[in-house]
Amino acid sequence: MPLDPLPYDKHLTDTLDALADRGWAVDHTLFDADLIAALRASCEARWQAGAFHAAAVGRAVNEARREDIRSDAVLWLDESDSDPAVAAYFQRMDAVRQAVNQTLYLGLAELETHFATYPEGAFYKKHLDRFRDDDARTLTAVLYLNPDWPADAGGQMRLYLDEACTQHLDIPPEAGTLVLFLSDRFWHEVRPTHQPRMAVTGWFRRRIGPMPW
Ligand SMILES: O=C(O)CCC(=O)C(=O)O
Ligand SMILES: [Fe+2]
Repeated sequence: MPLDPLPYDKHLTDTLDALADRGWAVDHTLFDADLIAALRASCEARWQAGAFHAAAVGRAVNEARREDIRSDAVLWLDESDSDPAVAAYFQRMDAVRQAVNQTLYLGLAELETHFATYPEGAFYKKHLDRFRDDDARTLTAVLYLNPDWPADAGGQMRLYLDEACTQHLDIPPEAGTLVLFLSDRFWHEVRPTHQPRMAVTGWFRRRIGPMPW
């Protein structure tokens, strides 16, 4: 698949402005339909091959399977993936990382990412993405792979817009929608889905550790 250069147009500028102003943004233009379809095919093939495992909450010694909290299945990805669609995903996201660093100075260094599949009935209860014992996750980036998501299919991301969670936005997991938000600030959840739902979920991590001087 040819890799188009990142469409660094007015819309990305709007996305960066929104992130700077309010800490979250929803973008519909960074990932074109062909790339989304290829990512979905890759995700589906690996699901059929049984490559996913039940998702956990927490990390390291605090990692646990909690089906009362989340019931999705995940498959971690890395940049050396042989699928050109996955390689293109990492390339696009790296362009986002650089653009965000240039405008917001977040010092994003790397991306950790997985495919996520929510079977019918699955959900992920309200949470923050930053771990108690690891504050490197800085910007969450969720890209949806579901064409023609019906309005009554559930599965929306509910993004709480204030710390007290008095206001929220429900975002349908429609193919090509990319949701970006600051990982330590925005509570969110996945509403129970009434049909299988697929996403590529990524977290940009900042460099942690002593300063080099
Ligand atoms: O798939 C989504 O909409 C969000 C997933 C999520 O919140 C997570 O994996 O931490
Ligand atoms: Fe999350």
